[in-house]
Amino acid sequence: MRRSIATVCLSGTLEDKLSAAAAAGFDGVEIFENDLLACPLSPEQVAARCADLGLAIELYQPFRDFEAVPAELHRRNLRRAGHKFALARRLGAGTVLVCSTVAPEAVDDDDLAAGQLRALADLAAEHGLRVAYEALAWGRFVRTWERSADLVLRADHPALGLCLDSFHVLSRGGDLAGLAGFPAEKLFFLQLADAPHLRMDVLQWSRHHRLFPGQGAFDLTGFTSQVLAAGYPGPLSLEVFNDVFRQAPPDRAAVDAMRSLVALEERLVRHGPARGYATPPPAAPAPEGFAFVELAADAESGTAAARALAATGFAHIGQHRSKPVQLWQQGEARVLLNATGTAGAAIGAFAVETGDPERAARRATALLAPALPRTRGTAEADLTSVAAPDGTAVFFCRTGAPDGWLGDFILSGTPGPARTGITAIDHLALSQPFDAFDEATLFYRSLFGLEPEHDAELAAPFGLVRSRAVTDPGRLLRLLLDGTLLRRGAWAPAVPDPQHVAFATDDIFRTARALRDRGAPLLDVPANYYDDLDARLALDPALLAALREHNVLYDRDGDAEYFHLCTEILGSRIFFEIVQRSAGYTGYGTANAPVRMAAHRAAHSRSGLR
Ligand SMILES: O=C(O)c1ccc(O)c(O)c1
Ligand SMILES: [Mg+2]
Repeated sequence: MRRSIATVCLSGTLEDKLSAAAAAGFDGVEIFENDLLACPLSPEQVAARCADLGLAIELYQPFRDFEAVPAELHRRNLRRAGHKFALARRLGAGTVLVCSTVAPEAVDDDDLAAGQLRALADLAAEHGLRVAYEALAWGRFVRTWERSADLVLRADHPALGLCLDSFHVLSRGGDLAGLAGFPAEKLFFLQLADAPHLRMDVLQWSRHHRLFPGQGAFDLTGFTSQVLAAGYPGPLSLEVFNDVFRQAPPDRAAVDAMRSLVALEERLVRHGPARGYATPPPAAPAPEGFAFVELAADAESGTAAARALAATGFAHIGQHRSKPVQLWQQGEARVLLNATGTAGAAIGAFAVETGDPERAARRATALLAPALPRTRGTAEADLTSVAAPDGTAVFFCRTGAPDGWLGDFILSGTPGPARTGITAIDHLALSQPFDAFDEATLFYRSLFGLEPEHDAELAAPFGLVRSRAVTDPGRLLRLLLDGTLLRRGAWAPAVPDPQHVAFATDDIFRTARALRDRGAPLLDVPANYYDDLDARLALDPALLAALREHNVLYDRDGDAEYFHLCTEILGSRIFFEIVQRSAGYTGYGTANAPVRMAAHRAAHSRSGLR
């Protein structure tokens, strides 16, 4: 399949957009009228630039407000169309997109609309062009693909066909069940966009919140496979209007866009008979958990983190052969403490355990994950690492392998028995920069075959926060992504967007007691929180007293329970969480996050650190 992107998806001038699309590997573009109008190049020069870059101009768009108007206006519309058709020819675009009208002069008359569309198609044919007619979800009379298809059939002109746009169909809860009988030769164009479920005006939703496939809630796989099954032969073209992407660096957004198409095509191949797709990426090996998490810390935060690891019952069992990196372990939880971090402490890297790390790395490359230079990684074993959108390095590992990453460490001890009952890393919470949230969802989802769940929005002390987990079906790799709903203001919290590493225990109170005995810097939770728990959940008084005593946060989902407690912030940006899941609890206690954030703020103020 040819892969195309509308210039409206990307930031910059038309030249910037074309270069970015070509660099990301697109075969073609839809040129948006505004981008051309603002461009100093002539249409012929744009065509030449595209040819140099290996980009076909698949579509010129949009032509608006054409059909179903009084005769005098129709004549003026045809004149306007003639100008645009001449322009499309100079560009070498074979197809011009026409949106269903929103004009106040238009009337609800299908015969009139079809007749005028036929006249438009005649004019297009004179220019050697085709017209693709698209139902806008907010069109004056034509809002569904079925009605646009009906007009195309009524007009009955070989130069007039349909443009299907997943957003307009799926935002209205529509489906393509009726597409099967539609003549394939009239399927002119396919535009793809995903979106989150939102309850808002559909035009605003479309103009601000579209996403690349795999980043939102729509079933793009089902939608696209129906269009292909109906015989559509053209390109898969992304058309995403999104406030964040439109101000992101265009090269990066174009890579994000291409990743979405590669991942979509992979799902299409698995969904049905393959037709003309590029070879899909190697399948994702099932994640088996975290091989390690690496904290990058400066001297002060590193000391705080090392002290906290010791107090949490971790044993310092190894030292990297050539780098200032310590290996700490308890149970199957392995933490690397890397003293080369520049400021504060943060999750610098994590490693995903799989049975086939080489395949995982090849998959990441096929999905355009940027490879990191070897020297940035800690390991000397030949580990590939790639950069996640937030800058975190992601490694692919097999801990048990004889030539694996553990061989890079001089071991001075064994982890011994789990001193405080910690068994493994339960999850990592990676706070996302505002601009990286949707990109990160797709990145982690596509690389490891994860699915998003537990989307939440929280009223947190320093602003609204969104939170989303991505996890594999076996729930062995859990990542919690959180970020602000608006770009952060200048009133900054003492602790900006902390990340955390969550360790699993089978006995939260045993672990809590052991941590207290060892002097771990545990976070105090306000009494108000427990009073509210009592009011809401009528917990057994002994349980409530134990939660209160040990500053354990609590969540319940049916019979499933979640117990979690936190350390204070270690240095500047990171804290540890200890969690116990019972009866198959799958969440993250997200509702408790605002209480925890305020408690971190209070602890920070008390400790006199900024
Ligand atoms: O928002 C719009 O106006 C608009 C224009 C062209 C399209 O293809 C589309 O889906 C929306
Ligand atoms: Mg569209």
